[in-house]
Amino acid sequence: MVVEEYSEVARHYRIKETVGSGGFAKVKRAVHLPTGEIVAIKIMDKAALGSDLPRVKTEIEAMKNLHHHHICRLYQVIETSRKIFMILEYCSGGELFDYIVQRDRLSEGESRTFFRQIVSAVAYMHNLGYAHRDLKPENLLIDDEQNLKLIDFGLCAKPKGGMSDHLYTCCGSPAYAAPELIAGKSYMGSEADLWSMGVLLYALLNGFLPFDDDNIGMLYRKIKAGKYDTPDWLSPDSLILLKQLLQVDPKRRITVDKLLNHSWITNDIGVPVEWHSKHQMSVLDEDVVTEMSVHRKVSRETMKAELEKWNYDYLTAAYFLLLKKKTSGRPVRLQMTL
Ligand SMILES: [NH3+]CCCOc1cc(-c2cn[nH]c2)ccc1C(=O)Nc1ccccc1
Repeated sequence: MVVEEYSEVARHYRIKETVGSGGFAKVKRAVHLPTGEIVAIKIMDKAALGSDLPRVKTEIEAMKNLHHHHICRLYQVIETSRKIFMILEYCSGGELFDYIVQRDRLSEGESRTFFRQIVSAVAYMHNLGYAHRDLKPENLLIDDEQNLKLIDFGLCAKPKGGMSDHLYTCCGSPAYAAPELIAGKSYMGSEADLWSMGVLLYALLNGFLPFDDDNIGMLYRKIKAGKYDTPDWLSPDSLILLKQLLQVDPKRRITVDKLLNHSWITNDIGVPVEWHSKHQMSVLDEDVVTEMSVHRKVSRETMKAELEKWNYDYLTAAYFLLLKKKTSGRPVRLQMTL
């Protein structure tokens, strides 16, 4: 029964058009009825997921721990007998991939603005012990303030023994995959991410990939050789940074901490990349707690205790979306339907 499947979702959201799909998921735009805020809902059919189900669990657990202004925020998870719904932050500007294609390539200045945001998100992840492992322009969305938001944490890894632990599963998209990863050797997720960031920076500055071939064997050979074209519009500083990122030997590759105040990164801007999250998670916002406790006719203490469970249920969603309204300067008000 479709109604049963969607009842929990339909109670709080009005689902609109599809905004994207990838592999085993369809993503739709939706309205969160109690606040009127726009969200994205990633819908997955458990049966169709098959062996990909662990990837979804990985993504959900990772996103519950990753709170950063350049990482797409998870608001709520709804699981029914047949489906999993992830309620996510909406990014009206679409994929960075399409943004580059529409412009052929970006100027060094615009590439720097975007790349600094990617460095901020990756530095945050690496400092929390996570590696993304599938960094590419298709997984970077643009919000209505031209901010990048990283998505798709289905392949991210948090090695048990911390970031020094080696990973073995070969994954991610071939054109962005590091040489050590496609060589089948054990590799460090963080080092593989830095290689992918090199491919990403190259794509921003040139509008095409450093290593490309229709034949996967040829592609792998090009990646392992680590040789790429250097069009004449690339500045000497850009060439230096690309060389430090696209180092075939992972031990010689630059680390994200060294990137934070790299001369190319700070050029024209003057300040290093700030990677700490702007999202405050430990202290609940008093105005939002007030609105929710009044609306639910419970005491503030009761509402605070409920919210501090971070169940990623409709209360967590209402809290995050009211907070988003407040930071965007809109009234912190709930409609009657909560
Ligand atoms: N390449 C992105 C296609 C659209 O996918 C998304 C869009 C949004 C989005 C759109 N607006 N705001 C957020 C949020 C999440 C995803 C996503 O995780 N897609 C996906 C990743 C891996 C496998 C299958 C699907």
